[in-house]
Amino acid sequence: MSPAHVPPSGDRGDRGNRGDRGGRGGPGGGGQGGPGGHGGPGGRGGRRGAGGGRGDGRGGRGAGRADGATGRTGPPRRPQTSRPPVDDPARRTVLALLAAVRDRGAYANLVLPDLIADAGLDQRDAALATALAYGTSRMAGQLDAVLARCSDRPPDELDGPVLDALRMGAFQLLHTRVPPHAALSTTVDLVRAGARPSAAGFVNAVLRRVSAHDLDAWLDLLAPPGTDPVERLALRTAHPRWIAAALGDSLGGAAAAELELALAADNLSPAVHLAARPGRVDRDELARLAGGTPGRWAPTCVVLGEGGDPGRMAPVVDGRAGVQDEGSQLVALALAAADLDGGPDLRWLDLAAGPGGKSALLGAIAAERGGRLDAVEVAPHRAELVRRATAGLPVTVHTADGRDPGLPAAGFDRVLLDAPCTGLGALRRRPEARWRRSPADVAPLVRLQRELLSSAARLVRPGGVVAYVTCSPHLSETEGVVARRPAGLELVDARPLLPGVPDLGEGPTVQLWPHRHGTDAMFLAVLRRTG
Ligand SMILES: C[S@@+](CC[C@H](N)C(=O)[O-])C[C@H]1O[C@@H](n2cnc3c(N)ncnc32)[C@H](O)[C@@H]1O
Repeated sequence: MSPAHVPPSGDRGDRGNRGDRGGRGGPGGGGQGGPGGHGGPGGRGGRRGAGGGRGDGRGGRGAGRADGATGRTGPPRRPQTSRPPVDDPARRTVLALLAAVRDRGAYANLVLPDLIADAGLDQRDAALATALAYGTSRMAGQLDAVLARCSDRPPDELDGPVLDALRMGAFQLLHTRVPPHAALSTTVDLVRAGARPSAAGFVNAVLRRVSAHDLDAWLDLLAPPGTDPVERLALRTAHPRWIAAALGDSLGGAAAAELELALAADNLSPAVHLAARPGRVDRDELARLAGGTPGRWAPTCVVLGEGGDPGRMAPVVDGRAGVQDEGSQLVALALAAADLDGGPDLRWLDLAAGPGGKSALLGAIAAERGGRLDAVEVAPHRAELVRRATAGLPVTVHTADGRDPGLPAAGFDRVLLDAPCTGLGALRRRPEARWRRSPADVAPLVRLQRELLSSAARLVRPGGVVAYVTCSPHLSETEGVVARRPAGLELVDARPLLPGVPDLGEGPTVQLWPHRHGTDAMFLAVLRRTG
């Protein structure tokens, strides 16, 4: 059993909502089919009693000593097989997860459930592993800033497994109530028993330095009063500065306190939301079946309580409902509710559909109205997820580039463009994502968004509507794209299309926020073709 079990940050594990914007393709709408989940947390046998070691600082060389313990090279002093396994399956699982994220570009929320299952963790250890894995991944940049002050080697020059162990140890020291001696000794023992045993002394020495201050003291040291306020907030909430600045810009110069709330919301795991598909299950019936409660805003939304695996719930398995953030439901419902300027209302289009959460919701509504939906997705495996998510609905899936999908010009009454984007509005779902993205990602995505919007403008008929949606509040991807929209698209006030939802700003576009609405930070612009 782990020596201390104190989940730090309200993580409740990954019970869903990965489906809408990434997930493995379960019944809730699938996802990106990220890297496979078998990194191997190490052997299951060979347990040797509780605690797993002394962690008493033995062998601790100076933190700055540039010997084999710290460097990228240098063979282990003893063969790895001579080390007894450490009985700490939760933390071994965390290290396996961090290695998979670092080495293979894995998504933590997709890989961790398999690692937990492979390790055979009981509920308590699974909760500990989830809290440490997600917390360490989210806080990585902040932890690195502290570690850099405790070692003469910059974090990015350390061996990957050594850095993983240091981050996991530092996270426990600074963000949890795990007793410092346990945080330190468990980490050092795992290093000693792992692929870099010679690094154990170095890790011990660095973590001892980390433990010299609590988090607030470190933050004051790293960003003393007088430091640029965005920089301070970014460090305090563990975000790259450019992301903190982008969210601040989108909040329109709101008070720093609101930016702090927005950033802090990225560090909390979201509640799981289900979408009741109209015509298939009533929202109250779904709430009863799932043991949830009605959502706050969307008439289709059910919020799940703690416990349970939504992917195994009968209404999700049989397609009556899907796992889908309430914000995603709201923007899809807004498109369905927008007024057309005359003409028919039977041919709907989703121009960037994978993994299919919104296609399924729109397909169900179109079916109720006697219409149908075409869904376009460029990535074949994601197109397959759309087919699965929309099975039984009047939806035709096309594996094609939305910029030129080979569909009739002016052939659609309603078009959804839920554009590929940086995903800065869904950082709470992807613990490591904020550290993977870079400002250089924005311009190519904006180019693609504009090209897709031009295509949407060609495909919608005069009098028809386009919903331009992103799961990013970055102004270049939202207002910037809308401001340079193709001629012939007029902006419609989107706010009345989200009845009852407060704090939607000045319009005509809508920006949702986790800290205001409890949804992902979805952006919506509704555009009508005029001629
Ligand atoms: C934000 S996701 C859509 C999420 C989806 N609406 C849902 O609710 O499940 C954007 C999708 O666009 C796809 N995509 C990227 N470039 C595309 C293109 N040129 N044409 C069509 N789809 C594209 C991506 O593969 C991704 O699946």
